[in-house]
Amino acid sequence: LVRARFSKSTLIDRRISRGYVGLGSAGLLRGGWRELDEKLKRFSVGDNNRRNCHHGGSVLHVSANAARARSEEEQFVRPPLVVVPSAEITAEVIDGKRIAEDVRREIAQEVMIMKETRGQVPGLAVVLVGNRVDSATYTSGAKRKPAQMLDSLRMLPLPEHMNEEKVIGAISAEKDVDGFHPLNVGRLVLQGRTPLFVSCTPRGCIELLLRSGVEIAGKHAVVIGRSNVVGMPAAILLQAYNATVTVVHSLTPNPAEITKTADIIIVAVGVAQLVRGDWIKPGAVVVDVGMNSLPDSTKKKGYRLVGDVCYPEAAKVASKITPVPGGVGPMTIAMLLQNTLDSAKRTLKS
Ligand SMILES: NC(=O)C1=CN([C@@H]2O[C@H](COP(=O)(O)OP(=O)(O)OC[C@H]3O[C@@H](n4cnc5c(N)ncnc54)[C@H](OP(=O)(O)O)[C@@H]3O)[C@@H](O)[C@H]2O)C=CC1
Ligand SMILES: Nc1nc(=O)c2c([nH]1)NC[C@@H]1CN(c3ccc(C(=O)N[C@@H](CCC(=O)O)C(=O)O)cc3)C=[N+]21
Repeated sequence: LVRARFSKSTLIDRRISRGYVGLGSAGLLRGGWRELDEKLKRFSVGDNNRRNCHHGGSVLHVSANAARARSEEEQFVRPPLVVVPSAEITAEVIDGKRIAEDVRREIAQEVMIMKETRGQVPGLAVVLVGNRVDSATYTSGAKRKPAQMLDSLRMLPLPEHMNEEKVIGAISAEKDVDGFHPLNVGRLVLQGRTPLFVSCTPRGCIELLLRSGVEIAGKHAVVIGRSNVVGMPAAILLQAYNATVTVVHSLTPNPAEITKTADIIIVAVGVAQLVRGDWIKPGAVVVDVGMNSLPDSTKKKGYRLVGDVCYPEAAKVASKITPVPGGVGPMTIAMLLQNTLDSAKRTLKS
C-alpha cells in the first residue's frame, strides 16, 4: 500500500503488488495543488521499471508484499509526501459531497451568465405526494424555488393508489428532468439516439467515476439492481461508456461470484450492507447507491443511514468507494440541477 498525504483533506491510497510509483513531473505542479492532486490519482505504476515514471519526479519503491514502502528519491513536491506503510488497505473515498459542490458551482456560474445575458433563470417544479423521508430529503436538497414552470419532476415511488406510468406520461419528455419518460429511456437504450435527459442517480454515478479519474471503457462493470430509476439506466450508461456490463438482481444465483470479477461495481438494491468485503475484487471501484436507515439509539434522529455495501469491509478491499451519506446522494441532487439547467438552455435556444 502506498499512502500519500498532501493536506489534511487529501489522502491518496494505492494498492500495488510490486514495482514503482511515479509522481508526475514539475510540469504537473503548474495548476496548483488541486491539479496535482488530480494527476496523482492517475499516477503510473511500473513493474520494477523506472522508465514507467515518464517525467522523473518522486519515485517510491514498493516492496513485493505491498506492506512496506520507502521513498527512493528526494521529492520536489511540497508539502512532502508521507508514505505510511500499512497492512490494512484503505480505499480512497470518492467524496460525493465535494464533487457535487464543484458541479453546483459550475452550474451557478452558468445560471449567472444566463441571468445577465437573457434575464432568465432555470426553474423547477416538484410534485411531492405522500410523506416519504427520502423524497423530502431529495426535494429540500434541490432547494430551487420554481421561478417558472420550466421543468418538473414527480417524486417516486408514488403511493399505491396512483399509476406510475400515467403520472410519468403526464409530463412532457422535454420537461422530464428525472429522465423517467419512456421517450427519454428509449433514446438512452437505442444506439445513435441521445436522450433529452438521463436519470439523475445513474448520471451522478457516472459523473463520480469520471471526476475521480476512473476509466470505464473496457472494464467489467457489475450493476446490482435493475430498477427503472437506478439499476437499469446505470447499466445502459456504463455500456454507452464502453464497459462490459453484467446485471445482478434478486434472482441471480451466487451474486458474489459475479461481483468478484468486477472492476467497477454499482450497487442499487435497497438492502442494508448486502455487499460484503469478500464480494469485491481487490482494487475494484465501488459505487454505493443504497440509502437505508438502521435504528441507532446513539443518534439524535434515532437512526443512521447506511448503504447497500458493508462499508468498513469494502473499504479494506476496494481502491475507491463512495460513502453513504456523502456519496451518490449529493450527486443525484447536483445532476437534477444540471438537467434543469440543460433544459433551460435548450428552451432558451429554441
Ligand atoms: N442516492 C440516491 O440518490 C438514490 C438512492 N436510492 C436508493 O437505492 C436503492 C435502490 O433503489 P431502487 O433501484 O429504487 O430500488 P428498487 O426496489 O426499485 O429495486 C431494487 C433492485 O434490487 C434488486 N434486488 C433486491 N434484493 C436483491 C438481492 N438480495 N440481491 C440482488 N439484487 C436484489 C431487485 O431485483 P428484482 O428486479 O429481481 O426485484 C431490484 O432490481 C435504495 O436503497 C434506494 O433508497 C434510490 C434512488 C436515488
Ligand atoms: N422522482 C424522483 N427522483 C429521484 O431521484 C428520487 C425520488 N423521486 N424519490 C426519492 C429518491 C431518493 N433520492 C435521494 C437523493 C439524494 C439524497 C441525499 O442527498 N442524501 C444525502 C443524505 C441526507 C441525510 O443525511 O438524510 C447523502 O447521501 O449524503 C437522498 C435521497 C432521490 N430520489
